[in-house]
Amino acid sequence: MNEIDSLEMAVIDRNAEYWGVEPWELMEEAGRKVASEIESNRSVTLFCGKGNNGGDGFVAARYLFEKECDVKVVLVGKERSIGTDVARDNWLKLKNLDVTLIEGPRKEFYNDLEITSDVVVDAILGVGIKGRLREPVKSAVQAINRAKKSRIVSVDVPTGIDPDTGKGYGVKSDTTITFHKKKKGLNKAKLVDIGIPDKAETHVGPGDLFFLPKRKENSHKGENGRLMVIGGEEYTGAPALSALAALRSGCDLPVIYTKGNKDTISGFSPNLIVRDIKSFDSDKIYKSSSKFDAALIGPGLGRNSESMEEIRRLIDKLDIKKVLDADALHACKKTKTLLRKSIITPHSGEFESLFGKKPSKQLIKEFADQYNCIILKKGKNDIISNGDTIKINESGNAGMTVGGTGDILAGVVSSLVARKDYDFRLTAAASFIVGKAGDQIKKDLGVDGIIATDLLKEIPKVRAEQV
Ligand SMILES: NC(=O)C1=CN([C@@H]2O[C@H](COP(=O)(O)OP(=O)(O)OC[C@H]3O[C@@H](n4cnc5c(N)ncnc54)[C@H](O)[C@@H]3O)[C@@H](O)[C@H]2O)[C@H](O)CC1
Ligand SMILES: [K+]
Repeated sequence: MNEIDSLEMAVIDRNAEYWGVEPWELMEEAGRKVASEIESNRSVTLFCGKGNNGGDGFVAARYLFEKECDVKVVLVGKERSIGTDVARDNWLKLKNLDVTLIEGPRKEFYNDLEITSDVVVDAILGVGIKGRLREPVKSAVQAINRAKKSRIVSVDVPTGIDPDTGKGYGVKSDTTITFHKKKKGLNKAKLVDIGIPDKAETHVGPGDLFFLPKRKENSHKGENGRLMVIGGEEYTGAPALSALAALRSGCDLPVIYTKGNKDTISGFSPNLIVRDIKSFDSDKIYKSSSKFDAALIGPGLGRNSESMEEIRRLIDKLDIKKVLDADALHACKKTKTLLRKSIITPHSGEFESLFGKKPSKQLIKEFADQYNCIILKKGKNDIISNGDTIKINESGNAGMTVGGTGDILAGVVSSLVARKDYDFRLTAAASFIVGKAGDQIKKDLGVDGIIATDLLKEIPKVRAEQV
């Protein structure tokens, strides 16, 4: 079972909510599972923090009260500092029960605290810990570690242990009840299911947008990704759509390189920078590439045999991160080693033509592994794989089969590569963004009559709305 870190947990939580499982349901199950680890009629002191780890503790206290335990809850802070609604709701439920509730905001309270209960529950900090322990949490942890006669049960992560490193001064638990997936640094842990739906991990959701790059506040032009868009020999609109989509996805310097159509393409929009080249395998492209972070090769390329040769040499020699789309994939048909370390975005027909087999989840994963690339196979549901993991994207709708949406998707994928990295989760996030943009348009226009350019303005809104 691979361990996961706090960001991954936050992604799963957000996606669980998106797929219909509310945070309060997860917390209720988390607390119930903790309580079920403790026998009835015992005396239990629960130390609860201000976040959702504390919320789990409040729920556990309620279930322990119902098991006729002698329950005392110590809030390591003040009631008004409880940081989330779902935790506060569970604190308020306790106030209606015959449970001793103590607020302990000051470290002095813990310095001479004698804990005599049979069991101590450590629900102070979980995966939300940031940095070294601050007071009064630190003194509370020391008080718990002095309770030698008590059985110490930690919730999710022993308070003080950083789940991303497994290190830190923390509670010396007898056991840790950890949720959904193991975290680093847990010895004597029991892994319990708290009802997170599989889709929270198998499908792309708004949580995956947590991986997106943040725009640097005081950044200069070009610091938020510089992208070469190479194509446009046959279809002039395609590279324009890709470059505009990259701009709408936060890349601030996409430059189109095309053969013979510079004026036509730059005429589409004042936002476009277009350079003319004599060959796709030209020194001009290689020299310029040192000023770019990534290249999208393929939009509107066509299949001119001389250009196909040039494109093969370009893919082989260009040493920046690459996204290959449309007829750039056709160029790689006979030499699939050219796909190595690239992101490719075929639709089903292009996949079959490239690999000689109809796409399936398993085959997408196998070919991504075999050719060491990331495959985003477009379809009713996009399927994304890096050869190790598969993610499915359900966002999007039938109105998006119109021409040009593939160029838009390639532009968003490429902008994230240019801005951040060649990354499986970012590729999946791009698929989710474009699909959600299409779903937003569908609300306004219905499925008939969506055109690719409609998507552009919706792209930045998806991130703003979903995260
Ligand atoms: N999907 C799940 O597994 C669920 C897990 N749940 C529980 O929620 C916590 C994570 O909750 P979160 O609110 O994000 O963070 P924490 O409660 O762990 O901590 C935040 C809290 O702690 C304070 N804090 C942070 N760092 C420090 C520090 N170094 N010193 C002192 N105080 C610190 C911060 O100010 C906040 O107040 C997870 O572990 C599970 O237990 C949910 O119940 C449901 C889903
Ligand atoms: K804890």
